[in-house]
Amino acid sequence: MQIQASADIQSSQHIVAQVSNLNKSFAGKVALNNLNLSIEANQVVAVLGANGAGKTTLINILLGRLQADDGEISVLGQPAGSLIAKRQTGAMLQVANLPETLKIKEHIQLFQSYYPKPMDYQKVMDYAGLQDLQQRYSRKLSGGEKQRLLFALSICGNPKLLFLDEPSVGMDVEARQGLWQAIRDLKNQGTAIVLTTHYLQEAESLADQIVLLKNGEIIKRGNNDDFRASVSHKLIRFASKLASTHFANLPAVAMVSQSGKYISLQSTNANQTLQALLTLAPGIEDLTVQGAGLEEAFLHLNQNKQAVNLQTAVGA
Ligand SMILES: Nc1ncnc2c1ncn2[C@@H]1O[C@H](COP(=O)(O)OP(=O)(O)OP(=O)(O)O)[C@@H](O)[C@H]1O
Repeated sequence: MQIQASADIQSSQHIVAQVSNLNKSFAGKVALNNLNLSIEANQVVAVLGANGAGKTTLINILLGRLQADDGEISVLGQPAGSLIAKRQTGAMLQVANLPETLKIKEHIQLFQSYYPKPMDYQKVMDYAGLQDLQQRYSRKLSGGEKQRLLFALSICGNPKLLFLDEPSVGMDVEARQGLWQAIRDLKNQGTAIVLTTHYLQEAESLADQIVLLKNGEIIKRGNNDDFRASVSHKLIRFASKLASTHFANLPAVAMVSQSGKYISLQSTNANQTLQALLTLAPGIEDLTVQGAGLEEAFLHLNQNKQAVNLQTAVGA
């Protein structure tokens, strides 16, 4: 994601929304600190971060639901929250109350009526996987079905800019795959999508650009490969009858964790670790070695407490 100066933004066809030098505090506690971000058409931007990092605050400011303390904000060339911006924006938020007396079909048709150029009804149904539930009252929906309805409502207006705040929470595997396909299709048709998720495989699978927030600041931005490259560790996994503590002192092992009979070692030098491992425990099974993924990069960059705890526990 490129930070661009104002003159560039005016001339760019691709910038859909942008914030510059954005600050927001709540009662003196900083939620966003001098944030700069451009959101482009045909892209999924994943905004990641631990609880309280500032993701929802950023989305709420871009939607005009919250006032920034200072900074410049442009959404579709308009102030955030303006009618013109709202008509071209869709949002699926974590907190949403729906009238329970309406059927799914009625919800969709009502939302379509709010927009000048709504998305075709059948297309909304297909994207959200709601064909079989059109006559169902929203009060009778399961958690995952309600998520699908909220997704449907977020795309009713044919948005140029779509915010998805943890969209797949509660969805089963099939519904999640359907959601991911819909997100890819919308992106390919030009929609700019801002996605927040704690499910890193979702970001890994969908995002063109990833922005990692910590304490309201962007501590890293780039694509999947950029994030993976920030961790030089390799992951060594195997099954063993020995407890994880036996492996903590192998050379180049930075972290050890255990799940049932499976042990995972993060190694800064896989060759060294493997040689010592095979000498120490020749009876290990199901050995795999792989590069670090987005999850390891996230933990590494965030100095995640869980990772520190694991390391401490094993080293103790
Ligand atoms: N209305 C509010 N009043 C006071 N503090 C707030 C308010 N909204 C957010 N905060 C604080 O601002 C910081 C950022 O919160 P935010 O909800 O943006 O984080 P988040 O990254 O979305 O977290 P999560 O992953 O838990 O949803 C947190 O410290 C939070 O406690």
